[in-house]
Amino acid sequence: MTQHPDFADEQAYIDHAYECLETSRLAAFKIRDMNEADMGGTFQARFERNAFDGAVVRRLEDLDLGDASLVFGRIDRVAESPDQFESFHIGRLAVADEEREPVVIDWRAPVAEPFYRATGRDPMGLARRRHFSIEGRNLLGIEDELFGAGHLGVGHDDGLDGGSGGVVSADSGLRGYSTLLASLERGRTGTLGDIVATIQGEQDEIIRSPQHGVLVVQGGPGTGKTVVALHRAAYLLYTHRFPLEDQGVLVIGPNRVFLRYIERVLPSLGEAGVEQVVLADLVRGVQYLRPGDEGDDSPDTARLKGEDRMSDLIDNAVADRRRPLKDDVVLPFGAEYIRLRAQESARIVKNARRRFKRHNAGRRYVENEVYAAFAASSRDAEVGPRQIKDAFRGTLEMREVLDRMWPVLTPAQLLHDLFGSKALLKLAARGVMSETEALLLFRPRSASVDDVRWTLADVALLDDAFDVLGPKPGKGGKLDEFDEIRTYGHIVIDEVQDLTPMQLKMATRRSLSGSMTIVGDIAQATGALAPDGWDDVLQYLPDRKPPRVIGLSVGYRIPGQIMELATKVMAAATPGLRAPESVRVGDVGPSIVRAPSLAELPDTVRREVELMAEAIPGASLGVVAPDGMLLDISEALTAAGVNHGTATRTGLDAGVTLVPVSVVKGLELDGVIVVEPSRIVSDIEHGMRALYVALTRSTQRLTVVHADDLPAPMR
Ligand SMILES: Nc1ncnc2c1ncn2[C@@H]1O[C@H](COP(=O)(O)OP(=O)(O)OP(=O)(O)O)[C@@H](O)[C@H]1O
Repeated sequence: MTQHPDFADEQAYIDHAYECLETSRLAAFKIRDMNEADMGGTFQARFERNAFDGAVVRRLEDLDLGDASLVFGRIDRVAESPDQFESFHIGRLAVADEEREPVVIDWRAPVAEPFYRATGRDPMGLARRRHFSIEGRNLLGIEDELFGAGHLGVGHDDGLDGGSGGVVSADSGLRGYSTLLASLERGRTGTLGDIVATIQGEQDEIIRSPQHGVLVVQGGPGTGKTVVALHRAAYLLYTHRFPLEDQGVLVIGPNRVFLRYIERVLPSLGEAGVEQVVLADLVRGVQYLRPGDEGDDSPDTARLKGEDRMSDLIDNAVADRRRPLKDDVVLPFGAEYIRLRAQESARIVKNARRRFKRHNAGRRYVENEVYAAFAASSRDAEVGPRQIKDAFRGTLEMREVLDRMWPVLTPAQLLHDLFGSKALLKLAARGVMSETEALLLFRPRSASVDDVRWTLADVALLDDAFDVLGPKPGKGGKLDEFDEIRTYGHIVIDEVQDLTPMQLKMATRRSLSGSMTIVGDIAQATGALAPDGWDDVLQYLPDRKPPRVIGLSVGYRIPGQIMELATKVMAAATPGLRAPESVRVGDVGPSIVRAPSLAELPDTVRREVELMAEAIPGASLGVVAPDGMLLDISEALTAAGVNHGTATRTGLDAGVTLVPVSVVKGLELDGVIVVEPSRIVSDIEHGMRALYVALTRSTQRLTVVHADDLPAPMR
């Protein structure tokens, strides 16, 4: 192949960019090390430090490009006269030379937008777009697209395969096709990487979409929802650094395996300090059971705990803990008796209810009113609330009065008491659910609230309870171990289709101004309360601004033949939805292998693992199986000396990883072996959708191993 005529010039430019970056980094270190004393008060030194944006200095200090390339493209923009161009090199971050002239433009800057968006129909002022195929500093190839008269925005790649068999066609507007394909065909490392060099037009629209309101990104498996949402977070941080960096950005993922899988994306884009969590991380100070452990919720209980009406039940439960006295309370005080009438206690409780939105905040008021009422009953006109407080505060009698009328409660105490008492449950159920339903929530009381191990469905209930109760007023008004709920300027939720209404409300509570990016796929919804459409989800999210729903239609992960099989399963699981079209055809279609018997299934899996490892050496392989079958498969692999990890312990770091089907959503591997589809379908609610998820995890190869008959859509 002949080399591109600009090859040497571009390589020289790239080298120059790296030199400038190095100079800026050295300057950043110098600025960091400058302290007031060193500056010796010179105006120049102080000026230099102030002139540098702190965030930029930090980014430069932390920067570790690894193998990622600094520069990956270039655009030539038509200047005043049509034969004059301004060119800009696009890269991961902005680099300037010593004269402060830009050398590399940050991919997120407005100038860079046409790099991702220009099309033949709308060239956005471009004459040419150039993609570099590059490894670190070494340029390997150049791919040009020319715009303007006589060109349609396609360059070397107009010879794309026509769109057959669910694979996208040449006019679909893919940009930098060779660079894109090269990046898709690279082996996976076990963690998701960034896509700055090859973001596609439909993805860029999402990434640069305005910050306000809730943005829903719907798309089939492998359309880039996760990676796009993370790039959007990086884009928003760049564009609205002030105030977003202080307000914070929160990313919520479905489980820890997934968090580990995505943990590198934002740092590789130079964004540290974004909090990436699972929901349970947001409610601290209690212990959780692992799913499936003894004491975990039954499916019916878990489903009920996810429903919106649980908030009403919790409201009732709090209201039930505010009780006027049954009888007057009389206490000896000096030479007399003082009295709090039951009627008076009812008035105090009623007033406190009216005044305080959050329960615990009302306690001080109730206390003071109780002291005042006792004082008023004294015959001695000199006695005021102060004297009563001094005499009775902290005494058993007074505590009993106050704890009956208005106990201070933590979320854990409230729910521990509620779930441990059939009487309280039945009482709280009024107007909300039947008593029989409420009793699904009953569980034997633990000796102490500190011993309780909470289930994952409890997380959102504890959070809701906190919202009603508020922090516990401690001595001097300090907060308890339950800190106030922290809010964020932007929230990203991945696999949002699996969140229950109660969980969605948790996210809403943390949103400062209603700005969210939520990504998911209704066809992959396997939760107990799987939504039928986005309205079911949006009703629990902030609605200050109208929500926007944007779809992604191109599948980047899965080769066409595998997608074809998966699409049949999808059509059976969620009729009426469209599956994504794959960007590419794979080398080989999926292979389906029947084990001679159930007993021989693990060994058949072992053999298929070995065959796949031979076929794609060095690849990351996953065995996706019903949770209950993993142990047997692991033993078969061990017996044959096949090293392997388990996703829940090792992430996807090992060459061969066993992945329980319950945590496979969102993950990606080069080769996947799906075990016993019929059992995946029967084990899990919405099992057909779970199977669809399992079948859509691989970038290269798929083998299905079964002993039982295959589910109908796969036959
Ligand atoms: N424009 C792109 N250039 C290169 N790779 C891309 C691009 N878009 C997506 N990909 C790759 O496609 C794969 C799938 O992306 P991602 O995991 O974000 O998809 P998803 O829609 O979240 O899938 P799922 O629904 O299965 O969770 C990833 O490896 C991602 O890097």
